[in-house]
Amino acid sequence: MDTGKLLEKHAAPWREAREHPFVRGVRDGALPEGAFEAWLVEDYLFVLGLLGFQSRLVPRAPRRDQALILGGLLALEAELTWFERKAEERDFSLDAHPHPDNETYIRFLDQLEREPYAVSAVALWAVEQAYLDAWSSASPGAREYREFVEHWTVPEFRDYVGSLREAADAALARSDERTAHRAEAAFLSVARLERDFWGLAYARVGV
Ligand SMILES: Cc1ncc(CO)c(N)n1
Repeated sequence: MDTGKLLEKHAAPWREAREHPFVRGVRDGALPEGAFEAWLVEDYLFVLGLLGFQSRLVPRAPRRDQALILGGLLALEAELTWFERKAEERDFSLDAHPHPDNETYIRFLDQLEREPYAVSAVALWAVEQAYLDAWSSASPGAREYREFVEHWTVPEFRDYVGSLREAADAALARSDERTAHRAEAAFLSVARLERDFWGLAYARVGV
């Protein structure tokens, strides 16, 4: 089992994680009023949760993956600052509680702490790959969202996702069958959670 096989075997749910009406709306500009901002608030809160999960992954990672995971953490922290700036520019508040579906996603990440490292490594890669794939498919994006599409498709992010994939593959190569099976289940969960996350854009705007 490797990441290529996961993408191949589960091509349909993986596609659903990126082919969401919200992503199409970012591409063509047809999003209901307030939907993009509502989604940004949820994503800000998700990144906070991801920061927690990823920070606790550092001591569990093999030595050679620690710098990668720490580098990703620094990028997440910078990302939070970026969200805060965008919220100021666009005049909306980030002071909110996560939607229950967002909480479910963060709880899913938190419970991975009880799984072998390989399962967490595959999940972390899938979280970021799904995001990169979706924003890439929205490219170049409608004018009002273009800076976001560009921000989430930069070469540095692509490289980071590629390195996470290598780390996941290396961990899978060292895994027994049971762990590989659990990693596959985690991959599928991420695909579904990512798909559902786009829907949070509509949760607060009443459409
Ligand atoms: C929902 C979601 N998935 C992945 C990422 C990548 O950090 C993000 N910011 N939000």
